[in-house]
Amino acid sequence: MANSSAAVSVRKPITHVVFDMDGLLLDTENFYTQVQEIILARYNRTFDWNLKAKMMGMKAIEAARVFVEDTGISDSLSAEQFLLEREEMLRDLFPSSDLMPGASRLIRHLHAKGVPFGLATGSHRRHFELKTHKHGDIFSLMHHVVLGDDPEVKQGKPSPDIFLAAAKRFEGGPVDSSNILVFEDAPSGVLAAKNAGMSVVMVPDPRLDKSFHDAADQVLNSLLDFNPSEWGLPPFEDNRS
Ligand SMILES: O=P(O)(O)OC[C@H](O)CO
Ligand SMILES: [Mg+2]
Repeated sequence: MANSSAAVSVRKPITHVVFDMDGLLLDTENFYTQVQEIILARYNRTFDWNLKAKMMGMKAIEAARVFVEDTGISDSLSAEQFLLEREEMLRDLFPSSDLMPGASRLIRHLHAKGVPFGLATGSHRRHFELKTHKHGDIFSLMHHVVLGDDPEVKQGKPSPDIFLAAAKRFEGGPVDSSNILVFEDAPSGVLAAKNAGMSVVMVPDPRLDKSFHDAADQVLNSLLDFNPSEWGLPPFEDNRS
């Protein structure tokens, strides 16, 4: 059950961290929303947060299938056609992706303290490169990156595949899941991390229905509110928390 503070007494110590990317480190979820609203408007339909909650965090083709099925447009637009239609718009938007508040501070802090961390994103390689174009300084600090089109990721989130692959690739891995803390924004991502046996801090968009918070171990409004000490990680040395 989600809590504003972590019940550290029953937890194994956190030694490793895995970050989600879209909507957690990078403010890219709004780009997807914008483009999907434009496409649905052509079919006189509107995009809503129930559908958004299902799609976010998934691999592109899996999210595309949900999109055309749930909106009832699959007879007019296949999942593959939908991906082609949105691609040009996304390609123009992704290079302007900004970091979410607190992302740089937390990553630089963990790096400075020698806490190993990696990335597990449903994004495929081409989109990853476009989105992180401006942020090489931050993403180069990741010990490793597992992408949605990685051969080991047979199924996207909420399958645990991507987080189990991330656990394997740390130095001396696999790291025991109970020692890994995941940061996620999406319902499917939180479930994937729990399915992998990991602890999860969720930083959801405020428009997401609060019922999705329940699966996370901790829910924060912003990465700026994260208190490493609650998880046995080295504390920040600035005054922000
Ligand atoms: O949230 P991520 O980083 O797993 O990305 C997944 C999709 O590409 C966007 O929802
Ligand atoms: Mg995400």
